[in-house]
Amino acid sequence: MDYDRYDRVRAVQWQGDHLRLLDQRLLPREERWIDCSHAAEVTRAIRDLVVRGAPAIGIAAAWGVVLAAQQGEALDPALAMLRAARPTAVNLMWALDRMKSRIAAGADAAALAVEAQAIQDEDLAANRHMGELGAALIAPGSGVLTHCNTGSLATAGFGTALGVIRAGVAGGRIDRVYAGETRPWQQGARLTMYELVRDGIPARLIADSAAAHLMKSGEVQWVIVGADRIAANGDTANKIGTYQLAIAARHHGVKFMVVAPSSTVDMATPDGEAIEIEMRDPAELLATAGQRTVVEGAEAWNPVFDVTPAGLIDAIVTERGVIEHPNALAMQAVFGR
Ligand SMILES: CSC[C@H]1O[C@H](OP(=O)(O)O)[C@H](O)[C@@H]1O
Repeated sequence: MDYDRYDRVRAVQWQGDHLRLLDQRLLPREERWIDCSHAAEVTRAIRDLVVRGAPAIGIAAAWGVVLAAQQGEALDPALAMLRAARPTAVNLMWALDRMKSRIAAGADAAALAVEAQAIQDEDLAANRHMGELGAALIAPGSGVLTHCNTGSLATAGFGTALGVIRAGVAGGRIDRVYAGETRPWQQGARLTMYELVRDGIPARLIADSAAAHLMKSGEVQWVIVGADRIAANGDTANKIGTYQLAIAARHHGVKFMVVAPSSTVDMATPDGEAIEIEMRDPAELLATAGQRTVVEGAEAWNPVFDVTPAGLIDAIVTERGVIEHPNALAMQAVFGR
């Protein structure tokens, strides 16, 4: 497939002595870049969602460790600080563990940069492979609904769920693309639509609350989402709202696909109950674009991920292959332990 035609955004760019991040808080209004020269700046960028998306925050954190080494900072506190930036996406911990084992083996800043680049390159390759694997599951002429942003902005490039959609459109399997706006941060409205429009892929935005009605209409045959952590039994944590999409999909006979690299699989977490769900500032719900929209004095509850039980998932696609009807045994066969 013509990757240059479909995938041109690179939100995480290593510049040799600093990390350049596309500020996703400002998209699509403005394309502003932020330069980070210290691990603390990368930590802040991850925590404040300058860079977001499970694989992308792992990659950024790996570069944060390189910066700490270049600056002669103590590496253990830098690793701990980066690790604490966000709790749910296991790619962050996975990338830092990879960097930690290189440090333990005596790697200097240059060797750590090689490892960070490998993490980034492997993610892009995994996404392209998953795109082909996932698209092959989709019958020609299908419609799909996706949630949040799982594209180039959320990864090293091409995307996970959005990668499958790119490959499915390019291969003539997907005729209709719908994206949920993904309240409250609006990753779907602001970021997924930005990527799809740049690619020239026709897509329609829906309000999150229109999803079940869309499924009932027969316009979509698959819901395709990414993941932040997949437990050993296949339970999957992803952006808040994913669980209700899976329930509605099962009710309407719409298939449900999770697409994520193996760095998102956490075989040390037995099931979804054990996944920590990030709680964010209620202000994200009470205001839009910095403008208070809810009456003063009102309170809000703002969990930003939920867990979809494995039983509601038809296929988990990783670069290691497709697991249909995931369960603990099937996961173990692919990922061991
Ligand atoms: C392929 S990215 C996975 C994941 O990251 C998103 O969360 P956030 O925007 O809060 O970092 C979302 O859950 C995506 O599905």
